[in-house]
Amino acid sequence: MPESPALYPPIECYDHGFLKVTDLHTLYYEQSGNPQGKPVIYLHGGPGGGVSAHDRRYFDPAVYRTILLDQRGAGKSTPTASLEDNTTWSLVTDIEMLRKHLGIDKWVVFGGSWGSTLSLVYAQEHPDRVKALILRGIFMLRKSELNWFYEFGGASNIFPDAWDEYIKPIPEEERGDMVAAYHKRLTGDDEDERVRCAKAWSTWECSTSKLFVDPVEVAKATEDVWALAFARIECHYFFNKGFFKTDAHILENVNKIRHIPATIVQGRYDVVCPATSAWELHKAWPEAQFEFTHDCGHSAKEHGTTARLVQAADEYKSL
Ligand SMILES: CNCC(=O)c1nnc(C(C)(C)C)o1
Repeated sequence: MPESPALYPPIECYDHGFLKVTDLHTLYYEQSGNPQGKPVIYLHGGPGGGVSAHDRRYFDPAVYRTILLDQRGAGKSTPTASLEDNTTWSLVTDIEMLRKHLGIDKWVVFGGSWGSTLSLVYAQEHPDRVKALILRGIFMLRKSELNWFYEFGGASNIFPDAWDEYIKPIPEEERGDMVAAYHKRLTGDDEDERVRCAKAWSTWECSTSKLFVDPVEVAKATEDVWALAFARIECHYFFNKGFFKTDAHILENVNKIRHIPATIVQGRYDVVCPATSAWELHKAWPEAQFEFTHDCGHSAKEHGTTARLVQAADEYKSL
């Protein structure tokens, strides 16, 4: 798939570093664009997906001081794929540590899929630190959302071919709870089984993230190191229900952020995080700008969604 014409040109980061946030975890971050610019933090998906140079390109480098962060265990953060002391709440604390480390008072927060989950939770915990929210492919980590994509009877009806590959590593008798079955193997002692299951789990997500299956995305799922981090960390968070006390935690706390300027962008044909979650968030938060991108699935890289995300970032330059 050719890249979107809406993206800003490729750029290098002008700074990068490693922030030790606990005795165990050290996080990779980088800065690009204008060092004196308006800060924006990009929160990647998964969790466990990690950041890439592509992620710098949603933001005008003349205006934004763009910060990318590899969350615990993801990307270049270490220990790679570590699940120890890796929770939604520890990531919120990490984001605040990074903000203070970089001497930032307030910033625009940008996130898609799990990145939208983390962006929403961070904003609800620290509303005074968020200038605006740009959210894509809304994921609130409710049981219904997990069931739709990772258990029988939901997305499996749209991608039955890819689904058959996803269930292959799991014996029939354990297929009643796929997240638990994968969690047992992704955290087990058998390294070969961990890698095999990580690739199957990641291939299922990468095969369904776009309206038109993208072989480049699917190929990413066969990279052992990336697949292990992505699958282990995702499954760890889902098995633990996002570490939320209640299933609808994010919706229950929307009132804490309804005053914050925000744009919600949702692919109409998003099979990974179907439109119903974005629509429920929109109804609970009518002040936020909301748009379906009519020819898109889950990915931020589909042209309609990319263009709307860049437009949102351009709109918030004036804040
Ligand atoms: C709910 N998990 C999906 C997610 O957050 C995500 N982030 N990146 C991806 C792909 C690599 C599949 C595009 O999915």
